[in-house]
Amino acid sequence: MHSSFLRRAARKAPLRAQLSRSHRLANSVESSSHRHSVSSNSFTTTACPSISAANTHGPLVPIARSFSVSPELIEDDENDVPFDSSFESKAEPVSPSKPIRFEDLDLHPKTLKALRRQGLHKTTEIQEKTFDVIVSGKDVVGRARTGTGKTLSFLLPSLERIVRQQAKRPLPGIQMLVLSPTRELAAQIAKQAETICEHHDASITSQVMFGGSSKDEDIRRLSAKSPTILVATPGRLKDHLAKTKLRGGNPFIDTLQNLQVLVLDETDRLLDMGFRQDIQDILSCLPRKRQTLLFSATLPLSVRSVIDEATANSSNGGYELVDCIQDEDPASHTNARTEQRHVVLPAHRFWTGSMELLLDLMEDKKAKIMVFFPMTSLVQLYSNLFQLRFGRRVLELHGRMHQRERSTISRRFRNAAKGVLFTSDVSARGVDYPNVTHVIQIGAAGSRETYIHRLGRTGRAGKKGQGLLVLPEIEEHFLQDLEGLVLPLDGKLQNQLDKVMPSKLLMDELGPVAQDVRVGKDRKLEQSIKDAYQAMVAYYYQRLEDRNETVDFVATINALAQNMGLSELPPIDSYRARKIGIDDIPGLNIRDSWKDKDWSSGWGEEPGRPKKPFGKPIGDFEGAFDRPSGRKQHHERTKRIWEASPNAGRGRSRNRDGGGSRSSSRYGNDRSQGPRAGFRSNREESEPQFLKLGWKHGLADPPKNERSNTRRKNKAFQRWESPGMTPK
Ligand SMILES: Nc1ncnc2c1ncn2[C@@H]1O[C@H](COP(=O)(O)OP(=O)(O)OP(=O)(O)O)[C@@H](O)[C@H]1O
Repeated sequence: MHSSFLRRAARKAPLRAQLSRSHRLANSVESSSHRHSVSSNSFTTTACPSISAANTHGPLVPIARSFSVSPELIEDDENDVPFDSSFESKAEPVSPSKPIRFEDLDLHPKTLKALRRQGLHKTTEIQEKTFDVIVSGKDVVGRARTGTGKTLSFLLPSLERIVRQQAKRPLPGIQMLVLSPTRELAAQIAKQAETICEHHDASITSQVMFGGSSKDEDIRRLSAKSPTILVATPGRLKDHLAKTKLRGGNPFIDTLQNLQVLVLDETDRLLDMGFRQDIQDILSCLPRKRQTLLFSATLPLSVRSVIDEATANSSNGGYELVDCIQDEDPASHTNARTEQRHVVLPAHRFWTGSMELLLDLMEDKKAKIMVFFPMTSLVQLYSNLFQLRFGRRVLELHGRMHQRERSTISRRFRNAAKGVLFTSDVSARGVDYPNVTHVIQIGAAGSRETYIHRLGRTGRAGKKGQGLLVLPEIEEHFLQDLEGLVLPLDGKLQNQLDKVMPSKLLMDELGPVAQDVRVGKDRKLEQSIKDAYQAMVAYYYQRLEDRNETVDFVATINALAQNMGLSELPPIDSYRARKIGIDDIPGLNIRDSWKDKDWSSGWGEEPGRPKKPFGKPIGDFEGAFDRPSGRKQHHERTKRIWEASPNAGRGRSRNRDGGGSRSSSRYGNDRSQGPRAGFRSNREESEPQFLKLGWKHGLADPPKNERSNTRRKNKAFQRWESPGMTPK
């Protein structure tokens, strides 16, 4: 049961209702008719020519070090590179279809000039296929592989439409609104918009706004002049729509009443449960007579049916589907020039194996590597370890960092010719770091789509790339989700990782670290290990339960504590373990935390710790299922998700008192529509919600000391980059 959320948005109009008294255009917009009218069967389809699916790669060279970079991928200049300058004429045609010259498109000379200055001369397939349709004003759903220029494919024709409209009859206010699921992507799209507008006169401008940046600054800029193109993340835009009044007292919402084009970039992400409500609310504030453009590299069936329902009854002839990917040819879903491989790590080798592999890769000083981890606490743990203990140059980027620092790190990695970025799924979609040579995924991605988007950070704009999926044995089943992709086992690397003993390189690095942790000399790392351990127990339990897998995941996670020198398994409070449903799982250190405390003082403090007034104990699973203030909200949301879920009524029965029933849920594989999908409320990352409640799990901001720790590490990276400095 897919809700026709766009229609409902129009009916419900919650934000508009909130603002109706102050909004002078409300009535006229409310009364205008919905423009979509055609059902899915009547879509016009512009099929793109078939893309070669053949695996063009030669025999695989299988050890980590042989995961080397071809010289053409490396740029010499490590200094600041202006955005996109790396593409110039070096970029090979992105698609096998015949590219046409931008000059042959009906583009404004000033836009052409900007393209030439960026070194862009010919269209990619998606750009060529969408240009005329978008200029004609039709709604378009566009799908093309990652890194094939979808951003320009909606920016160029939309700008052209706007420029023509302004020449005929100038309209005040925002003409084009682009929504993006992540901050970095929003900034990147805005930068690209700015670049192609730079030679137009001053009346054509762009602005970006996203969470974590100053709202006052947004308002100051909006008040000074309404931008022609506004790029925003849904949360920040919704905030402004609900509350913001510009200088002179005009509500911000008024500036959108002449909107001509709405773009949902990464459509499937924006339409999944984590964002759906925000998008619904935003749509209810926009004029219905507008053009809507939906773009992504992945459009799972569930999302397509949402779009179909939403566009039923359109009066605009429905939308045109421009599809550069063939469903029947799964290999066309990823970049043909990106070589993909996988290895499976045995339980006892997950940690040492993944560390060994990363250390080995970092020996290649020319590589530009992105490493994805399934959760933020692992990004932090591996960054701590590699940066502070192994002395490797690593950048760290995830949702628990301050926005300013996120932007700095993102800029640094964009401009670097080589380097390593450890990141969570905040970097999985859309972000365009030039010349990334390797994408390493440690652990399974949340879905097939996320795998494809992560992989798509390499092999962009016609370049080559390499992808390696490092799966713990307990997640081997994820390969079924990737069926059809050319993803062979890397035999030689697998042999190396199958060895019982870690490599000498790792032993030399890890030995002293484990010793320090054992004798309590590195408390920070110890805490980081405990955080990661506890987060992973919850993560794997939930993930495997969702898939109805009865794999023993405990040995894999316990190996972390063992390998890293902890003297005992990190304790998990029994109350919380019961809430999560892991209290009956053997092999975990489930403890009644109240028994560990020293009650003699009456405050229940741990022995040797400073006495503090007794409060609710803060444990590692704090908030996972039992935050008092969030509990009601949680139940209501679960109920809502249930009702909206196609699987409602089937399955999930957690026995909260007697522990979870691991075999009880049957959600199917499509997490974007199942009940768990709704748990992705920290919208930028696709980690499940149970990891996000409480700061440790990503919902709230981290405490200050955690932030400064990240800042310190990234500063250290900066120092190392300065000439004359060498890592300790
Ligand atoms: N016609 C072109 N010729 C050469 N390079 C291009 C062209 N169009 C875009 N590019 C470059 O290709 C890179 C990838 O473009 P873009 O980020 O728009 O890809 P995308 O398809 O949106 O990828 P994703 O699905 O990951 O978001 C950008 O750096 C962009 O400048």
